Amino acid sequence: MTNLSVNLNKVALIRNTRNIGIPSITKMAQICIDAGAKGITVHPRPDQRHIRPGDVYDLVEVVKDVEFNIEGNPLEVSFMEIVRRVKPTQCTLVPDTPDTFTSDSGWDLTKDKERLIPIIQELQSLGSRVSLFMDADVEQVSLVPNTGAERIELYTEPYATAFREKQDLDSTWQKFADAAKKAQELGLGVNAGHDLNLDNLAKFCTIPHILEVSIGHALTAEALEMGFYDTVRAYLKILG
Ligand SMILES: CC(=O)[C@@H](O)[C@H](O)COP(=O)(O)O
Ligand SMILES: NCC(=O)COP(=O)(O)O
Repeated sequence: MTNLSVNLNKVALIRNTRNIGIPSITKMAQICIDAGAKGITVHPRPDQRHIRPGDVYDLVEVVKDVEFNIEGNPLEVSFMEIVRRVKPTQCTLVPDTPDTFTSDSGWDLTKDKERLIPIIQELQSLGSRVSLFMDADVEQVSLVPNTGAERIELYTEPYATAFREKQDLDSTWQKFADAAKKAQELGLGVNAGHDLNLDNLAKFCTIPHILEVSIGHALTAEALEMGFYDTVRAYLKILG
C-alpha cells in the first residue's frame, strides 16, 4: 500500500500573500488527515517563500497521529534547527540551493556522500527516518546504502513531463522502475514525489512497492476545484 503524504507548501504560499492567516496550514492539514492522508509534508525553505518555521511547530500537534515529513537541505542551518526541535517521523534531504525556483535534482553522492553521513547519523539519533532525494539513476542509488539512509525519494519530474508531453513515457517509466528495483534490492525503502498528479499517478504506481508519494503542487491546484477532502479521497482511490 502506497501512503499519501500531502505537501502543504502551496497552501502557505497563498497564506503569505496577506497578513490575515488564511488559508490555515493546520486546518488544511487536519482536513487532509480526516480524508485519510497518512502523512503531511512541508519544505521550509531558507527564504520562507511558503512554509515558515512557525508553521512546522504549529503542525506538530495536528500531525501527531500520521507521519510528519520535513524536507530540506541539511547543509542549511535553518533546516537543522527546525528538525532538531521537531524530531519528525522522516527527514527528506534535498540538495536545493537557497534561491532555486523549485527542487530540480537529486543528490550527487559521488560529491556529497561524506558530508551527508554525519548529518544522517544525527537525524537518526533524533529518531527520524532519513530519505535522500534522488534522480532515477541506478548508479547513484547504488551509493545510498553507504550513507546509512533508510529510504530514497525518487524525483519524479522527468516522469511527469514525459507523461504530460506523451514523449518517451515508457522508457522514462522504465528508468524509474529500474531505480526503484535497485533500491529495493539494496534494502532501501522507496518514496516518490514532484509533479505527481491525479492523471499521472496510477501509471507511476505500477512500479512495485512504492512506500510513499508526497504530493502538493498539483493536489493544491486540484483542490481549488474539488476541495482538499475530496481531492485527497481521489488520490487514495488511485492508491488503492
Ligand atoms: C522536494 C520536492 O520535490 C518538493 O517536495 C518540494 O517541496 C517542492 O518545493 P516547492 O513547493 O517550493 O516547489
Ligand atoms: N517531495 C515531493 C513533494 O513533497 C511535493 O512535490 P509537488 O507535488 O509539490 O511537486
